[in-house]
Amino acid sequence: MILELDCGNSFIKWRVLEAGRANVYAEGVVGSNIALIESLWAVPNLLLTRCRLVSVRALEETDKLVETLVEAFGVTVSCATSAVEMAGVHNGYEDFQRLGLDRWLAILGGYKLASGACLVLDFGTAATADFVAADGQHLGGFICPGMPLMRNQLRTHTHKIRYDDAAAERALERLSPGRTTAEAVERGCMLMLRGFVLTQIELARAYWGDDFTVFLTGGDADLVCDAVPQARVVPDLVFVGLAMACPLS
Ligand SMILES: Nc1ncnc2c1ncn2[C@@H]1O[C@H](COP(=O)(O)OP(=O)(O)OP(=O)(O)O)[C@@H](O)[C@H]1O
Ligand SMILES: CC(C)(CO)[C@@H](O)C(=O)NCCC(=O)O
Ligand SMILES: [K+]
Repeated sequence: MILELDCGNSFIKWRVLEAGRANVYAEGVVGSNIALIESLWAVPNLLLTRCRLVSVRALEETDKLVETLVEAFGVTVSCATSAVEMAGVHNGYEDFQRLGLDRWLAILGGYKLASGACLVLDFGTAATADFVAADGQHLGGFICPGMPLMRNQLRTHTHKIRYDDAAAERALERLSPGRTTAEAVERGCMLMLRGFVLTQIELARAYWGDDFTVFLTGGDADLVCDAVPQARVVPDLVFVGLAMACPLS
């Protein structure tokens, strides 16, 4: 079995694949290395042979996770690294190593699935947009705070913005002007995200007309998918790219 890990800034997304099979044997989202190991121990008949991983965390933190996995499961771990070019995609950053690896993998996955120009939108801790032209040239992208950061900044930097998770969830059932603090903040942040999305799509249109595919991924993709009916929601887009960047020999 193969363990795949996407280590974001807030959460680790993991899944286990059976060698040679397409279906997912087990999967989850955890908040720490310890929680990851515990979740994996709870998977029935787990027999890991290989592991591939992408991380946007600090090197020391990633190294520690790799060490923990080697100790707990005796697996070989292969980590995705930056590249100037891969699978027909050319990294558009001035310094290719500065482009977040999760973005790079999502771009590789998107370009493969689209077989043409694509706009990749990822909604996690940060919200990101990346543009890949039909010839595989990555034009660059945009980064802004995602839903968790926007809402936490408001909570942290004001005295009177306070509400619980249940109120936050209820608030997003509609998008009319908020009549409670929870509604006003949650809906306001949601509209910021949607505005971000619509602006990216306008830009993609200016470049490519109607000839491009929009991909939505990341834990908060559901928050914006209504705003872009033409988009393909691909929750595992980073994993698609991960398999391309770390093929198992
Ligand atoms: N099962 C889940 N566990 C935790 N968060 C989830 C889950 N499902 C959806 N989410 C949402 O996903 C968001 C986090 O997104 P995601 O996991 O893609 O990114 P991240 O790891 O926090 O950050 P990034 O990958 O951008 O560095 C949270 O705001 C949360 O609302
Ligand atoms: C933008 C995030 C945080 C999104 O997860 C990640 O891709 C990252 O840390 N990127 C490095 C900075 C950059 O991509 O320019
Ligand atoms: K991500």
